[in-house]
Amino acid sequence: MATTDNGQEQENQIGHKDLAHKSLLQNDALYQYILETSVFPREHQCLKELREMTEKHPWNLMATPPDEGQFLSMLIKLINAKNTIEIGVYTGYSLLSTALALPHDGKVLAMDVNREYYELGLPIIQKAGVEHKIDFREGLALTILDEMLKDEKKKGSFDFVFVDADKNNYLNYHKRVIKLVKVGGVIVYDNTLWRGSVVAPPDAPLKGYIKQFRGDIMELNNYVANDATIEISQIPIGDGITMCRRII
Ligand SMILES: C[S@@+](CC[C@H](N)C(=O)[O-])C[C@H]1O[C@@H](n2cnc3c(N)ncnc32)[C@H](O)[C@@H]1O
Repeated sequence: MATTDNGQEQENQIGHKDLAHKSLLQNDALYQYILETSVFPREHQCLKELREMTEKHPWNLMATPPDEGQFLSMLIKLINAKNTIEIGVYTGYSLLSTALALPHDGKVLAMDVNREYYELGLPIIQKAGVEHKIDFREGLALTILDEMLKDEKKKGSFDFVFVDADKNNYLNYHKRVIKLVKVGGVIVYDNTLWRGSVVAPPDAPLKGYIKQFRGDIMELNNYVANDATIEISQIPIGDGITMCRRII
């Protein structure tokens, strides 16, 4: 959506069908064009099914948008990722995008505090034939990551990490996943432009949840901008993503 010193009003003006809220682009027709010329013609039938199922779910706002899913899939293939982590699964759109992009013997360790969400999408993941690549763990991601870090063999063993869970823990996630990803591996943080609110004036009339986590997102952005162990690229796809490549 457009960034917003009059947040609510601008959000209401953006009318891109069901997917308007998934993009920072200010021109709905352009977003539709990207979807129709690039994403939808190549979207796997099971991803389409999962997306359409999720669009009917009350929390569909949480799902990764299809153009971002396509980007993640391309990135995973470009870096030849095999061993990956996902933090924040929901019904599994980014998870299925990842699992489809991985080689047959690739693995994604997927964690979410709520297994019920994952189980909504699971029959479609099974239909896609990629369930064997997924190791789903129910629980608090920080606890699971801390447990993993006790095992020296896990450190530096992952090629790719996608972080898309509780925003107030993004920096805590970074401090852990940076040890799990190998040198040359990539961490992607979702929502790093946080509906454009990162540049909103302090008195902007932001929605409650936007206001609540804006500081956490900005804290992560500032931290990764100055973290000498990584190089970064921030990309205005979806709600903004930041790619971090570990260099040390
Ligand atoms: C934005 S959604 C993830 C969307 C998902 N990547 C997709 O493509 O649909 C965030 C998810 O994080 C989960 N979550 C929130 N806090 C968490 C925590 N502390 N540990 C693990 N998962 C958490 C929520 O249950 C929710 O399913």
